[in-house]
Amino acid sequence: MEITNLTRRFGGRTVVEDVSLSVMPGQVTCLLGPSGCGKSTTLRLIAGVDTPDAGSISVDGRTVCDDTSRVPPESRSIGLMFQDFALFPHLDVARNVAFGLSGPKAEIRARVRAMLDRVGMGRYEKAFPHELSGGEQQRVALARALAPKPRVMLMDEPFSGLDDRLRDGIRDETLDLLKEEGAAVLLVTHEPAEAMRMADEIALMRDGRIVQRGAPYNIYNAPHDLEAAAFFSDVNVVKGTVRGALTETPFGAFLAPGLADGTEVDIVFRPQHVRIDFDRAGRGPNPTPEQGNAARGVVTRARFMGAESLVEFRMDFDGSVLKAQVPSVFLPRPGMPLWLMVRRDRCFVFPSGVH
Ligand SMILES: Nc1ncnc2c1ncn2[C@@H]1O[C@H](COP(=O)(O)OP(=O)(O)OP(=O)(O)O)[C@@H](O)[C@H]1O
Repeated sequence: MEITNLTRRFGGRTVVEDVSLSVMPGQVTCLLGPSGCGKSTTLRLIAGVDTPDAGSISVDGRTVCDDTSRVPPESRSIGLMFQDFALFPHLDVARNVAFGLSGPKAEIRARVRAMLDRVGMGRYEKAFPHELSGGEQQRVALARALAPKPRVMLMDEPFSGLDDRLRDGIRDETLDLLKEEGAAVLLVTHEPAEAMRMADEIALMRDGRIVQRGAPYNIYNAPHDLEAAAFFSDVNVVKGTVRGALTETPFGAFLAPGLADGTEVDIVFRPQHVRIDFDRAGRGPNPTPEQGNAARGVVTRARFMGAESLVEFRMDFDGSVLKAQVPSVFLPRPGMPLWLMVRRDRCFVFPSGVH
């Protein structure tokens, strides 16, 4: 599926702006972003239940929507699985799955049976939706969406109604089935963990625009800006000023290539990339090339989180608060002075206040 420069305005407000995306067969792309950024509107435009002000959409090389033509939703070869796109309550499971299918009766019956077996719901053909659990209903909804062999599958927060333990299993099963069927999948979510688990590619959306696209690993490890970094985890920010393409901080100097002298920058790093070390009569560990200088802070809070501890420090150098996520064998007491070092290859330098 190919989307080019899709734009949608409501009143004077642009809700989707110049969105371009392509999704290949067997690939899952996650449209990820905070509530209200325009994800669902984008999906509705692709599905054909809303019309863009500009832009085009094509499926399998066939234009289904542009300035001059518009194929109706049911002829776009697009499957839908929306959070509020419930099963038909008055139809049993088999009829729900058969709903979008046409052709000889025997073929429809065989396809329904194959899809239900595939999602582990073969025994529930005659059951009605209200007799099923949330997870079971979700499986039937997936079978129904995939039964007509859509070339594209659109999913809007499809797992949000399920409890945590059930969700992980159903996500994995769904992913396996989607890959097997070879549909191009566009999945909307506001949860970074879900996007990282499901996506081959993440398109990060903000204020109607796609701000960054890439594999989950790349988006997480090379975010476009502070906001993109902070969307995936807590982050620490240390302020600095550029002098000669470098910025000096209590953690050592950081490269700031391409930034003019005097530019204010944020040095950004995640709590899991902070190392802590003991205070030895007011002295810390020696600097290393990998971790730079150590800076001293005093523990203000420490929480045991199972495998890790989350420790907050008030830093001696400016009184700011930094967070470290460390193995839970460390659970320091508040008031304890400790030294912090930062994995330099996991730090990002961004001009302050620029998006
Ligand atoms: N038909 C409409 N008329 C006017 N404004 C609309 C319409 N549909 C959506 N909007 C507005 O467009 C913005 C984006 O909505 P959208 O549902 O696409 O966001 P979203 O990223 O999917 O959010 P969420 O994750 O909360 O569903 C919102 O501010 C919403 O109020």
